Formats: sequence, C-alpha cells, structure tokens
Amino acid sequence: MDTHDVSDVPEYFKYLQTHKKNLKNAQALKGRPAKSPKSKDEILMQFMVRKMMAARTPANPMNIRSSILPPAYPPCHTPFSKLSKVMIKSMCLETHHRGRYLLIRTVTQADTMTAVMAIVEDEDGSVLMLQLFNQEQELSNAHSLREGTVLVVREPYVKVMADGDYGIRVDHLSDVWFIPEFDDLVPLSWRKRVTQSDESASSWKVKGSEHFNQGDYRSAIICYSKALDTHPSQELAVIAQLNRSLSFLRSYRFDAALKDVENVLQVSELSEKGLFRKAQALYQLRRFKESCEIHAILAEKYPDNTQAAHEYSRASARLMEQDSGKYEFRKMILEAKKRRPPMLDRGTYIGPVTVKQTQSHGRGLFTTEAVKAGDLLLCEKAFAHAFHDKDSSQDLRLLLNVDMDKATIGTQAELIELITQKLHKNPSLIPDFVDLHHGTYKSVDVLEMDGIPVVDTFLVERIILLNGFGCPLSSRESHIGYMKEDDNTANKVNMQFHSSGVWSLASYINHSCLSNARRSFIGDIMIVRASRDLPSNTEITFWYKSPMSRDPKEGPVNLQHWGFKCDCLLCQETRSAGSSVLSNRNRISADLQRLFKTSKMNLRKIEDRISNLAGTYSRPASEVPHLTLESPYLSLAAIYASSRKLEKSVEFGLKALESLGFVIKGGNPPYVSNAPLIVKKWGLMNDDVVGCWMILCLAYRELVPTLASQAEGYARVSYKICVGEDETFDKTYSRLSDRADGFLTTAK
Ligand SMILES: C[S@@+](CC[C@H](N)C(=O)[O-])C[C@H]1O[C@@H](n2cnc3c(N)ncnc32)[C@H](O)[C@@H]1O
Repeated sequence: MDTHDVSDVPEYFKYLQTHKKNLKNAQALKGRPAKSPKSKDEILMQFMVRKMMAARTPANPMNIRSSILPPAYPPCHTPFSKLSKVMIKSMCLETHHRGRYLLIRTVTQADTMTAVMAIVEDEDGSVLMLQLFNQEQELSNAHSLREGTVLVVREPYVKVMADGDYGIRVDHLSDVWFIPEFDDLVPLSWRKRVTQSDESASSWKVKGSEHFNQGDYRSAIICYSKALDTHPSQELAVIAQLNRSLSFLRSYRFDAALKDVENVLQVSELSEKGLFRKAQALYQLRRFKESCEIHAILAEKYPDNTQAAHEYSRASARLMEQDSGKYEFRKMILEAKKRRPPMLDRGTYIGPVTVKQTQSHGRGLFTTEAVKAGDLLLCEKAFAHAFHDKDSSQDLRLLLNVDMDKATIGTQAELIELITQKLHKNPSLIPDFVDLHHGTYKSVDVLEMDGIPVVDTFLVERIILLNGFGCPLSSRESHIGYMKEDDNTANKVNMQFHSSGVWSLASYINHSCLSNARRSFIGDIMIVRASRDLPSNTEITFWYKSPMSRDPKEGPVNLQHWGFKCDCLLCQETRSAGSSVLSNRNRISADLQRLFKTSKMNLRKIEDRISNLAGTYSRPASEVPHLTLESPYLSLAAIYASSRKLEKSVEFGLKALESLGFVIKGGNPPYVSNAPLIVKKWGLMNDDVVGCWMILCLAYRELVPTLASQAEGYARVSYKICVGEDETFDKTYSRLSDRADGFLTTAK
C-alpha cells in the first residue's frame, strides 16, 4: 500500500527478467560440486577485490543497491542431534543439504555488502564465501564476526551467485549458530587456547563483565550463561542473571531479559535492580500496564530511585495514551521532524473496533459502536518501521522477489531485516505477527528448535508484501505538498513513499474504493479515522490504492498485488460502463485539462464540457461517486471565488463535494435564516475536500455568514481525517489567506 512497486517499470522489469534468467542458468548447475576450482589464495584475493569494488561501484544500472530474494525455502526445523556433519568437498551447487550441518570458521574479517559476508573454511581447509542475510549490520564490526569465528550452518544452501562464484547463502537467522570458542563442537586445532574445564562460575562472571564493559553483549551473555551453568552459589547466580538481563536489554532481547529477572525476583522478591529491569523489559514489550504495576512497587519501596521515578512517569504516559486515545499531536509532528529515524515513543490506542471474520474477504476490522466522521479508530505504533531519509545520502534499495515477480524500491529489504531480527530476539511476538495475512504461502509449523526461535524470512517477506504500508514522514507534510502542486494529475494523487512499515492491527483493514476510513501518519505512528458516520458493527475499509489514482480509461483500480478484485459499487459501475463510455470520459477529462490550461479560459465552454462528462454517468453520485467530475468542479469553484462570483463558487464547490458522494443540505440558495448546513452523508475523502470546504467557508462569509463557521467546521474535520489531527489546521489554512481555499502557501 503506497509503496514504490516498480515491477512494471520497463527498466526494472528488464532487470527482474535478467535475474530470473541468471537464476535459471544457475539452477542448471544443480548437483555439481560446490567446492570451487579456485585456490584458497585466489578466493581470498577475490574477496578483497570485491570489497573494494562494492565500495566504489553502484550495485546496478539504476544506481540503487539491490537485494534479490531466492526462491523461498523453509528454515531448518530438524533438531541438531539429528543432523550429520557435511564437508564442503561433498556439498553440491543449488542444493539445500537437508539433514546436514556444516562446521566452519571465518578466515577473513566480515564485511557488509549485499549481506554480511566472509570467507570461511571447514576442517579440511576447503574455503567458500559465506553470505548471511538479514543479520544486524553490527555483525561485521570488531566484536562480532571477527576472523576465526566458528559457526554452524544448519542445512546449508550453496548458491551460484550473480557473478558466477559460489557461496553459502543463509536467509533464516536460526540457520546459523555462532559457536563460542570453548564449545565442545570446536575442534582442538581451531582453539586459540585450551579452556580450563574447571573455570569457576565467578571467573566466567568476571569475563562476562569485561565483555559487557566493551559493549560486546553477545560474548557477555555467553559468559554469564556459562557462569550459571557452572554451579554458582545462589548469590552469584542472582548477580549473573541480573547482569545477563542487562546484556539482554541492551541487545533488544526483552523476552530473555524478562525471564532472567523473573527468576531473580523468585529468590529476591524486592530486588531493586530486578524490579527495575522487569519494568523496563515490560515497557519495551509494550506491556505498559504491567510495567506500571512494577513501577508502583519500586516507587513505594525505593522512593529515592529517581531514574525509576522518571521511567514510571514515561510508562504512565504510554498507558494513558493507550487507554484514552489522547495525544499531543502537534508535539508528535515536531518530534517526527527532528528525530532520525522518526520513531515516536507512544502508546497504541485501539478505539471502538474489533477483528472479525467477513463474509467474503477473510478477517476484517469492525466498529463496536457508532462513530462519527473524524472519530479516532486507531492510533497505532508500528510493529516495525524502516525510514528513508530523503535528505541524507542513505541508499535506496531495490528488492527483487523472483517467486512473486515483484520489484519494489524503498525500504522493504530493510523492513525484512528489522522484523526477522525483532521476532528472533523476542519470540513472544511471533504468534501474532505470523497470524497476519500471508496469502497462499505455507510455512513450517515450528516456532522453536533446540531452544532457538525459528522465524521464516520468506513468511516475513510475504506478510510485508501483503500488509506493509509506504508512509510519509507525516501526512501533514504530504498534504501540504499536495496542496502546493498546481497540476491535478494522477501523479499528484497517487502517493508513493520510500519509508515503510507494518502496523499489526491496521493490517486487518480490508480495501474498498468506497472506503469509510482513512489512514495518516506521524513518524512511525499510523492514525486511522472514520471518514464518514458509521453505525456499530460496520466493516472499516480504506484504500490500498486510491481509486482517484487511476486513469479513467483503465477501468477498476488494479489490486492484483493483493490477489483480489474489488467488488465495490464504484468498480462495478466502471466495469459495467464499458470501454466506449470509459474512453469518452477519458477524452472529455483530457479536453477539460487542456481548456483549464489555456491562457484565456472559456468558462462557458468548460461548463458545457463538464455537463457532457456528467452525462456519462448513469447513477447518481450519492450512490456511486462521479470521480472524474470532482477536480473540474473544484477548479471552477476556485476560479469563481477568485473573481468574486461567490454564488457560482458555492454552486461548484458543492457540486465538487457531491461528485465524491457527499449529500449536503442547506448549502444552496434560497437560504433560510439560521437553517444549518448539514452533511447528510459523507463522501470519499481526498485531500481536496479540505480546500473545497474552505472555498465554501470564504464564499458563505459574505453570502450567508451563519454558514461560514459550519463550513469551516467541516473543513477542520476533513483535515483531521486526511492529516490525522486538527491541532495544526489553523497553521495550514486561514480565512485570511490570499488563496481561494484558505491554504497558506507559507505553511511549513
Ligand atoms: C492486509 S490483508 C487484510 C486482512 C485480511 N482480510 C485478513 O484476513 O487478514 C489484505 C488481504 O485481504 C484480502 N482483501 C482485502 N480487501 C479485500 C476486498 N475488498 N475483497 C477481497 N479481498 C480483500 C486480500 O486477500 C488481501 O490480500
């Protein structure tokens, strides 16, 4: 939704086809020996050269870094005890060595190119390239994958890479294990020193603390675990668990941190550090209520702990947002502008909505009580958010999925990394995430193996493909960009963004072109508001693709990406209208655009052409919106407002809204004194609606002042629906602006 899908753009389409061909050629080598004919020295030299080249040359003709997903394959889900060792010399190309494992060690420093890469050797001294995908970038830093690191690759997959060389490709995080030097699996010849088998718990603890102080949390965790396995005294066990919990917190492993402190609290119920770290782990897992409960104990027992007091107020603020749906939106907008990445620390508010089964399109989100247009339905923090900063030199990435024939530009590849890592580190989050819609993709039904969480990278990718959203830095910013554009082209309404994310609850919202809700963004927070009045138990829908983004002659909006065809009334009307009506609409629309651009505009002719266009619709707009009419009506309303023909401005302003399906009473002459302006039915909500209400507001100010503030009220609600909040409305629109729609061209 709103991501840069470039699958059909000729240059990317060609690039995708080239990769499919490479893949086919590679697969023709399936079964050939994986051992490279090159010598170890040649392979090492080549690695260094590749590293230098990668730093200098763009990755593809489009100067965008590309990530290519191979055909999907499941993660290893066989217990390690049932795997047998394989050597490089016995491995084959383009083969998943099921039931086998490979023991290797790195013989180069790792480097991050398209993946974390290093040259590895096995016990025979045979070498190959290793490519670890979806790992943290820090893996290639000094602490982690340094030369000599021993690894186990479970069920290794050897691929022919794009340049024809061979490499072990690991896509699933649980398929690679980093083996500590003292582990029994490590051959004696690979050990730098002989580890004392009688090393004491306290010396492991000391080593753990040394690693911790150097910021090497992975090694610290290994040493504290070793201390705990080495029969520590109860006192030492508590210290090792407390220390390990802090290392877990620092490495974003909140489930494990929580488990450690819970063990500590069983022995020492009121441990200050134990309670504090528990409250922190719960906060990070977004369990704010439980975090506050622990903080309440801390506050009572340790009133002088100022850090805990500070964290208590933070957790209370999140809980308040979560329970009340009250946010300081203006502050959030300022924060999103400043923070990089624009991740906002806020609670998720779930309004009067619930997930239920629909009749024909899987699960959907429904109202649990009647709501009004503009009401807040959801204010959801992203499960994961990948930001592209257009003002920085950050690379854009092209993600090629050969299984799905998809090419997207933006941050989708990064999002896969973020989500696989988050789930791998916090397995308590896996069940809800993998329950999101994933089409026909079948994954393995295993959540854990050998005590390690199993996360299927290809499942994550499919979930992102079907549930992810492209998003602006803030919808206010994109609204302002939209209003500043003069040209009302499809590009203007077809917004696509490089930043992207997944919002779990919003993922249950189905599409309808006749949507009744709209999403907006502030940083990584998605806001969903009702765009019309809705009775209880109504299915909430928003656009995956805006029906206004399509070319009128193209027919219904193309939702092939999500595997369905929309059956809303708008799509039905478009299908039944037939190609001659659609091309007639298209022709008149193009003619109108031309007439609006002529220097001496002939308004009578324009009005005539608009009437012709209106004549192509057989059903009233209150039933099926007349989308092609909105823009010309709105342009006329603005032109007449500027030339002070206010009655005409009102006439066309109302028509613009009616073309979107609005039913409005009391807006047209004859005006009855004190009769209200009433929206009987809300229509489709696009960004133009705000400006249209403002044009009406400004015209009514002179014609019927009592209606002006009501029109402005509707402008404010429409703004809130489009932008997510109305705290910045006055900064963006003013009755005193010199523009016909009140938009402040200076708005920032
Ligand atoms: C983001 S998910 C929406 C939630 C999904 N229905 C579920 O059960 O989890 C997107 C998927 O929902 C289904 N869907 C959404 N809108 C639909 C519609 N108007 N008609 C049919 N299927 C729809 C499609 O299968 C689509 O790929």
